[in-house]
Amino acid sequence: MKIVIVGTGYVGLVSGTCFAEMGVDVTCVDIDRQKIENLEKGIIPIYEPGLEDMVQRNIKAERLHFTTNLTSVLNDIQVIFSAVGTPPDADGSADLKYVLEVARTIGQNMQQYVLLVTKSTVPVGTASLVRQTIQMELDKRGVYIEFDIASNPEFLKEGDAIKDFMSPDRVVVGVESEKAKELMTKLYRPFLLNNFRVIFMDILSAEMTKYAANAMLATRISFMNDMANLCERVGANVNMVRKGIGTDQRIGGKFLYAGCGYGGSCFPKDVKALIQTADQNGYELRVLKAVEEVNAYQKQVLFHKLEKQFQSDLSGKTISIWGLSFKPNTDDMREAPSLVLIEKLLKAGCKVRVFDPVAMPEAKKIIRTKMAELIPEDSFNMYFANDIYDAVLDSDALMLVTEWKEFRMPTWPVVKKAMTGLLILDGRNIYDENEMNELGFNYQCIG
Ligand SMILES: NC(=O)c1ccc[n+]([C@@H]2O[C@H](COP(=O)([O-])OP(=O)(O)OC[C@H]3O[C@@H](n4cnc5c(N)ncnc54)[C@H](O)[C@@H]3O)[C@@H](O)[C@H]2O)c1
Ligand SMILES: O=c1ccn([C@@H]2O[C@H](COP(=O)(O)OP(=O)(O)O[C@H]3O[C@H](CO)[C@@H](O)[C@H](O)[C@H]3O)[C@@H](O)[C@H]2O)c(=O)[nH]1
Repeated sequence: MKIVIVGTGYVGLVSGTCFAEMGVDVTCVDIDRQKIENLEKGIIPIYEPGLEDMVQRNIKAERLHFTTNLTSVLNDIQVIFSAVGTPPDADGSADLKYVLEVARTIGQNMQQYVLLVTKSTVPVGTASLVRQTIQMELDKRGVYIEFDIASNPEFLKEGDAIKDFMSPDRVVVGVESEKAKELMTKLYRPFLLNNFRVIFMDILSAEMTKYAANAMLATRISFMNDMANLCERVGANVNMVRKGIGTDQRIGGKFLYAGCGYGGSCFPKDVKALIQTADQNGYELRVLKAVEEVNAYQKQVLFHKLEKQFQSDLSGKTISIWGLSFKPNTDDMREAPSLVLIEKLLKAGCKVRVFDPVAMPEAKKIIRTKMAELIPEDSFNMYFANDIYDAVLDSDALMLVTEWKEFRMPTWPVVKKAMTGLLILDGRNIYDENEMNELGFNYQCIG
């Protein structure tokens, strides 16, 4: 079977490569010429464990191809996946210009039946816009060509993308014709050996399912962060509370980790977009508004702890940060809690020393652009360190913001010797409080 995937970002590249791994002949299309030229050589634009090897293997097997020209491959296939970006508009709603551009190109150039499957996260009702856009282009051409649309939202997580795509808990597919259902069944059949279900439903419900899933997960995190902040005030331990409630099967143990807030390209954007969808439909999503509010507060919690420790006198203090990406195993810096902290520290007059095992180049680019006015050229207030020990040199406090594996068991005596102060703020609750106290640190975590 041959398919086309339009948009070769996290979702498009992972989906395309995984389908190719299962024997499907896949052509990935992107408008970014540089990206496609690199991919043709097997160089991938993102950090995602295991992906580069798999891309190279499937290029070699001639099952994975790349092009910038959608029209050139349009009439050789029946199924097109659209996995282009849906970034937030100024008001938080999803910008559909890339999604509709793909539909337009298809309508303008298709010569035979196609099934257009939207994999991007799109607001409920988008499929009708996609259908109308294709139909309008066909009408302009004065031709009748049958086509179908479907919704197949993606639930993969960055850093675990291949495993999540190959063995998901479920695949959700919204269809409105038997033919579309048959094509999607055929395409996902090889994956079913990995023991999951394809859940077919109507398109509106499929679109809504994606937002509801992310909203529920974000809600769990904000709920636990709220609980953690209360635990601190009453003397309880949120890790114990997490274990205590997570063993109730109705609650479940996943996504209950308190920390310094959720980031990434999905939760913040999708929670905002769902709130907008509700507003546009005359309904207020009060729970989700609170989820956002709690998360904005939580991204600053480590800073508040620092202020409290130094009686708000932070000017001239050297503060180290371990971990910059929004979560481990990715170089993605979008909405990363580290960015909020760095900006607050620089504004308070601190010297900031940071280290991340993978995200340093991406972080440097963003920090130097977004915070340029806070980092004058002749100042030394922002230092991108070479390793974890270099990062803590002469520092008054260390903040652990992203729980990369290499931060889990540092040689603490070396850290202690390098630091001037003893304050360790653990934003992901990965260290043992007793051990840290025995080592002589002033250790504080979340909740
Ligand atoms: N990143 C994730 O973990 C994740 C997971 C699930 C769902 N999603 C959703 O999937 C969608 C894609 O996300 P992403 O992170 O892969 O985005 P991305 O920004 O990494 O990639 C999108 C790609 O689409 C390309 N593109 C834009 N317009 C195009 C066009 N007309 N023709 C061809 N290519 C075009 C861009 O050049 C870019 O390479 C979004 O809706 C996102 O919300 C993302
Ligand atoms: O218990 C937890 C779990 C996660 N996080 C934070 O939540 C954010 C998002 O983490 P994660 O969900 O693992 O990463 P994403 O790659 O953003 O994946 C989410 O967003 C994707 C895009 O929509 C969806 O496909 C995935 O199912 C959904 O988990 C990160 O900042 C994490 O640190 C917590 O604070 N506590």
